[in-house]
Amino acid sequence: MDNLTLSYRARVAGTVRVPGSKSIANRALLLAALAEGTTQLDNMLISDDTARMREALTELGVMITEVDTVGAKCTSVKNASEKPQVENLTSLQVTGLGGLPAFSGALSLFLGNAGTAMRPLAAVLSASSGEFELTGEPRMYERPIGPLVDALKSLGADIEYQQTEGFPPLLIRGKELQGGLLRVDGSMSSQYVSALLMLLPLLAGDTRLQLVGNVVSKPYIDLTIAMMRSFSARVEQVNEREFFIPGQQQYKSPGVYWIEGDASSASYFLAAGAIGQGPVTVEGVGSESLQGDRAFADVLEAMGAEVSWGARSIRVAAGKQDLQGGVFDLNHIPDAAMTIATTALFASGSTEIRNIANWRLKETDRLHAMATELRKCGADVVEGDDWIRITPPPAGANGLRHAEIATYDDHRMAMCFALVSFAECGVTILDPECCKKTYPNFFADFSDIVYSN
Ligand SMILES: O=C(O)C1=C[C@@H](OP(=O)(O)O)[C@@H](O)[C@H](O)C1
Ligand SMILES: C=C(OP(=O)(O)O)C(=O)O
Repeated sequence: MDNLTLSYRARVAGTVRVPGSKSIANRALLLAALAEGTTQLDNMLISDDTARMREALTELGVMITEVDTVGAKCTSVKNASEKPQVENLTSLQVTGLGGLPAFSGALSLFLGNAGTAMRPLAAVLSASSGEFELTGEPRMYERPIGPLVDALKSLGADIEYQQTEGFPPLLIRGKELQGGLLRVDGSMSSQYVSALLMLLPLLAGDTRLQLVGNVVSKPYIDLTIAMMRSFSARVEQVNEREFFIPGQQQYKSPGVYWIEGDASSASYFLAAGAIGQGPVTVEGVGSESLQGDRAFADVLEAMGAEVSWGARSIRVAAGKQDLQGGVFDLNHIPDAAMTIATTALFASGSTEIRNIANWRLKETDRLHAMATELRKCGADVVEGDDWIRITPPPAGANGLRHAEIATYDDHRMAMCFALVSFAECGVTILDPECCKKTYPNFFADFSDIVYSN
């Protein structure tokens, strides 16, 4: 489908269960592959990013099969009485390697534009046996990986840039790495830190990992640590900038691992509840979520929406007054922050989103793309180096105009502009299928909830 026109919807109310988290799914696949024992991953996300990780692991000799989960139990959820009732659950069974991959010969792995596959696999394969070429889509070759490669090289890794210094594609000649004192610059992406953390327990020696620079997207590091612990690894956080990771560990399968609903995917529906009266309830993510993007709901609340929390659900409705703009530092929720940019079209006054420099390093230059497309809708937008300020037209959402939104092969550009359909002008999304990176069924789910008054 080349484009999709979403016509005006005045109101929305209903319930949606969001698919599994991309960040959790790709970590769980990798940890299960490295672990001793077989892991059943319940509520698996089926999307481009998880397909890339799954294919790569399969090529590396990991056995991954779909399992029949009729009657599957959500055993990894803490409170069994709140066990989610899930239909169409996809579960995978991963037979762990019980350590790092040992591959004889050379392998080329295509990782698309999945940062959560490229960065962790670059780390893990540097310490595995075999020769690995890591390739991807053209945009992946513009997304920096230098700080991670520098850190790995400081441990003795043999990694070559095949095209441009500091960027994929990479040629990795795997070799045994010892650990030691390791520094990594986390100012462009937290994924470098997460990638190293997941590798380090498997090295022969202990490692002291120090973070340098203004580390971005910190909740994703907490997520990594929580998940490593679920797979029985020991990680000590010495202070905000230092971790101690003992070597010679082994990940162990937790048996069944439940993949939470995706909190970034939840943001589109929660914002819809705030703009289109609501209430909208999102199931699959709640106060017990491991994902930092659950804090998106706090931003909606600060803008005036009514938010109520369950352990694994969030409900949002419009507040008594209109949504208000404001100034928000959203470094901790870079993905869901994009949804605030389009929510801003429905708020009074200006909304300024700060500390989002790394928007420029993701699926596209998101600061530039966002500013360009919001202007097409009639907003007044100022784009700074690491911030964006959005002011709706003087007549508010009534002053917005219909636009054909270019999506830049960026799933989140497509999904967050769906909210413009709460303005009378409606909206046309070009190449809506790019949402398959993390949420192939997004527009069908969005229409369902929009109709379910
Ligand atoms: O670790 C993760 O799962 C992610 C970390 C974030 O990236 P950065 O750390 O590069 O901001 C986020 O934007 C990405 O979608 C997923
Ligand atoms: C930045 C994102 O993806 P990636 O994991 O490829 O970095 C994203 O999903 O918004």
